[in-house]
Amino acid sequence: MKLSFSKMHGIGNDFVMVDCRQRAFPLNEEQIRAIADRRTGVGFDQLISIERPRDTSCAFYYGIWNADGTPSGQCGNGVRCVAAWLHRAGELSIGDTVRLESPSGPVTVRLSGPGEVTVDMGVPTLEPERIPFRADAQAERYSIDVGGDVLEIGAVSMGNPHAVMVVADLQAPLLYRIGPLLTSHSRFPKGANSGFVQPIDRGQVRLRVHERGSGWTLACGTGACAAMAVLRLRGEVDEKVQVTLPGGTLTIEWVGPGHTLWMTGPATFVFEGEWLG
Ligand SMILES: N[C@H](CCC[C@H](N)C(=O)O)C(=O)O
Repeated sequence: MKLSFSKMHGIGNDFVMVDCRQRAFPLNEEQIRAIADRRTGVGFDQLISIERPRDTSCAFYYGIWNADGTPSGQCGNGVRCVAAWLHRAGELSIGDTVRLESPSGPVTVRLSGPGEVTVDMGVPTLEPERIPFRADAQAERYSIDVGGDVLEIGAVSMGNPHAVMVVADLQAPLLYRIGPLLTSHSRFPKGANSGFVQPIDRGQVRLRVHERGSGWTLACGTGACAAMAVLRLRGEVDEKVQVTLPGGTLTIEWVGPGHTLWMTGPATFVFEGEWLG
């Protein structure tokens, strides 16, 4: 099959973007996995389709699939790339604000430059998908047994599930073992994106994320939002935070509960291609 696509990335979180404005999404799970292969395919952390909206209050819909072929509800770096892609396709002008429909509902996107996008990511939900919280447990401080270690995590949904652990040293080898275990932990029947965040000061943090369906990535936008929500609820950061991931930095702004959370960062084109698989 021939499939035209754009390769993009948002601070190193890389995407294959597929134009489905005029046709149904053409790929099955096996084909998605084949395109994701970094040796025999194109390689991506997420594949994103751009489609007509189901919700007519939104301009476009975007679908999200991980490298293992599983779907996701939200993708922070991906939605910035959707906005930049729409600009290139002549659908969006610089300075425009537009509502886009994700699998988990609408988000509002502002294109401030050709590769600079701000997104209202909505209100973080502190009761993520099917996490069996005790009634008295606080979502930002939740104890969980991971391979014999009892860890304190925050559990947040940004439209997709996140487990966030606040750490003193982001380089600690233990984190590399915990990441995959937390992602596939039985407390998360649908899996979780596992974030490890090290506060630097009240306006700067460092973050690494082991993603459900894609493994360790260079950046995770919703992971940055989830980390912000947890740290802010714990009173450890101010309203505006620079979140530095291995691939670059995002600005995250959140007043607190009841408010929507804002993310700003770049979106970059890499190449246009044609899949012949
Ligand atoms: N990298 C994405 C998140 C992908 C989430 C996906 N791995 C999931 O299964 O939820 C981001 O920038 O937000």
